[in-house]
Amino acid sequence: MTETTALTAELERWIIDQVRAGQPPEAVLEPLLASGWEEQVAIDAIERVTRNFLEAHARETGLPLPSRVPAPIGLNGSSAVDAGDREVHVLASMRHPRVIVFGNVLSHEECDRMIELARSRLSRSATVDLETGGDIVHEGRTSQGMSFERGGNALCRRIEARIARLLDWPVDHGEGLQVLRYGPGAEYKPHYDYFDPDRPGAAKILQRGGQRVASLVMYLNTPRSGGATTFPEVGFEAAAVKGNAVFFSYDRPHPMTLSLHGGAPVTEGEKWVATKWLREHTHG
Ligand SMILES: O=C(O)CCC(=O)C(=O)O
Ligand SMILES: [Fe+2]
Repeated sequence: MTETTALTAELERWIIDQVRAGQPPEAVLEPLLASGWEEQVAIDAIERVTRNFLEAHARETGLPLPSRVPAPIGLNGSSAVDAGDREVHVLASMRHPRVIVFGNVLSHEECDRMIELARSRLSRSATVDLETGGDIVHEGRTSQGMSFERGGNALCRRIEARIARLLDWPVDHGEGLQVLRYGPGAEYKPHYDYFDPDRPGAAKILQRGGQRVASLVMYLNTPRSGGATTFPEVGFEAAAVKGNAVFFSYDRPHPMTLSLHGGAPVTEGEKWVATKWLREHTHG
């Protein structure tokens, strides 16, 4: 028994080969279980080998090291997730980039109320200026927006608690909700949500909560036409449907995450979203 369940150099190489070939975790785990490994011991061994390999690879290639990210569901699991006060549906899921489309995240009443609370406080959307760490108006972003303080009102608190449960990521690791309104023709050109660590203003932003590691874009209405959230590098788009949300994570601030995404132009009607960004650490 001890012989079959030892983590030999040969077994380590085999695990790494599987990971490099893009095998799903189950395909790596199964043969270990079949040869007598206890499940948790095998999972820990695979995780350790994979992490060591990725870290060594990152160091050699000068890539940023991967961070832990919210991982709300596995692949081919249940189509429903218990988010505490609500059952959220899993509608679609992609491994790389890691994208999950959720249904039933917000009730229609919550969507309407969110819009109502945000409407009078909108201004032309700004983006974080990585030169200075302040805010700037960006031409690729023709929406209007506003941000709530985290926990700033009862509705935000309720939604934030639900998101924390859904994503298994602490409330205090999240930024306040940001609401955007796109009128006809408005869009948000493809961009990354993480902060480019090489830009001069980044250090100041990263001091408070570390990197962004995931985003949850919740649709507060259904535009009559257009307004999908697109991932142009992989030709994927999530339709904007009231109450649904698209989640995506990026384990390092690097294009290799394929997390480039945008809000496609609204071709008819308007589009409202609320975005939650998740940080590595406490965003105090
Ligand atoms: O409006 C969308 O679909 C995307 C919004 C977005 O990318 C963001 O808020 O960072
Ligand atoms: Fe974004």
